[in-house]
Amino acid sequence: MNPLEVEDAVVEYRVPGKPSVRAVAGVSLTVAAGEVVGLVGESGCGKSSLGRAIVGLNPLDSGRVLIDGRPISPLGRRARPVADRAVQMVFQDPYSSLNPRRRVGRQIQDAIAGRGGAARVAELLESVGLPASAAARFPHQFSGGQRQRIAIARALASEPRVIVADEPVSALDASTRLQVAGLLSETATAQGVALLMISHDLSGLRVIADRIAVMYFGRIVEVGPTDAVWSNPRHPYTRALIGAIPRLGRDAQMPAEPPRRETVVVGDDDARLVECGPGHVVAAEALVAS
Ligand SMILES: Nc1ncnc2c1ncn2[C@@H]1O[C@H](COP(=O)(O)OP(=O)(O)OP(=O)(O)O)[C@@H](O)[C@H]1O
Repeated sequence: MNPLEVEDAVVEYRVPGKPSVRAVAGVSLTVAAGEVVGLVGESGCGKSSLGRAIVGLNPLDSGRVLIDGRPISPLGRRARPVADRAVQMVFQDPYSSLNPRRRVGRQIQDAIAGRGGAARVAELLESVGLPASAAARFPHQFSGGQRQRIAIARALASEPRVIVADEPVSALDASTRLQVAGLLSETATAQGVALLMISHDLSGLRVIADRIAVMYFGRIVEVGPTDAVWSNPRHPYTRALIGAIPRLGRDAQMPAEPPRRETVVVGDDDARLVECGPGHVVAAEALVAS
């Protein structure tokens, strides 16, 4: 049994007076203990909706999310006290997810599974590269990267089985990004936590993920070991994503390739037109809609 098993998950948003949006259109995915799976895809493809459904923040319209074999209830309420500790989310903006008026140590203490005093808080802070003295300070007294380390320490405090990290480093400056992403993935691996890392940045995920799942219009169109997906992408959309990553060095001085258009099959009854060129991928109109 894997700590995280998602079976045919569907998430829809209903806005009065508008057609409903099927943000997650039947996704199945597993993450093993100590495994890092990168979920990649362009803005609006449904990554956050899936991540929020996994932690119980979005109700599922159908399908199941199992944390250590226990289903998260679609309404999220009755299963929450159990699920809350076993699955944690790290958000893009640590400033908004931390309480600005509460000392860092207290916030970590609140999240600790079972009994844990100052020594456990210090251990957690040290595990994310911060001194024990950080416990006495407030979130605004830290840099963005340090705040994200605090958010990671707080997520680890409940000894979760699963962590969903939604763009956890994209708000950080480039020099800190890799450090914090590396810290998160190394800690998860060392502690046997299943980590689902959501990002639009495939090249960043390449460095830390064991497997990559590519999401497109609410579906996972390709999943496989990172090296295989990177070096031998099977799905045209994955190829478009990789092709859009700007290359450094000699290639950077070469004239830009003109954008090209490709048809990408999303499901049995759906295909889209994608425009891709160096540095961008744009999904265009539905060609065949059900
Ligand atoms: N609360 C909501 N109400 C209505 N529609 C929503 C809501 N949240 C998301 N959506 C829509 O669902 C789709 C998927 O959004 P989602 O935020 O999950 O994508 P994403 O891949 O995480 O994008 P990003 O990388 O920009 O965060 C989009 O079409 C979005 O507009």
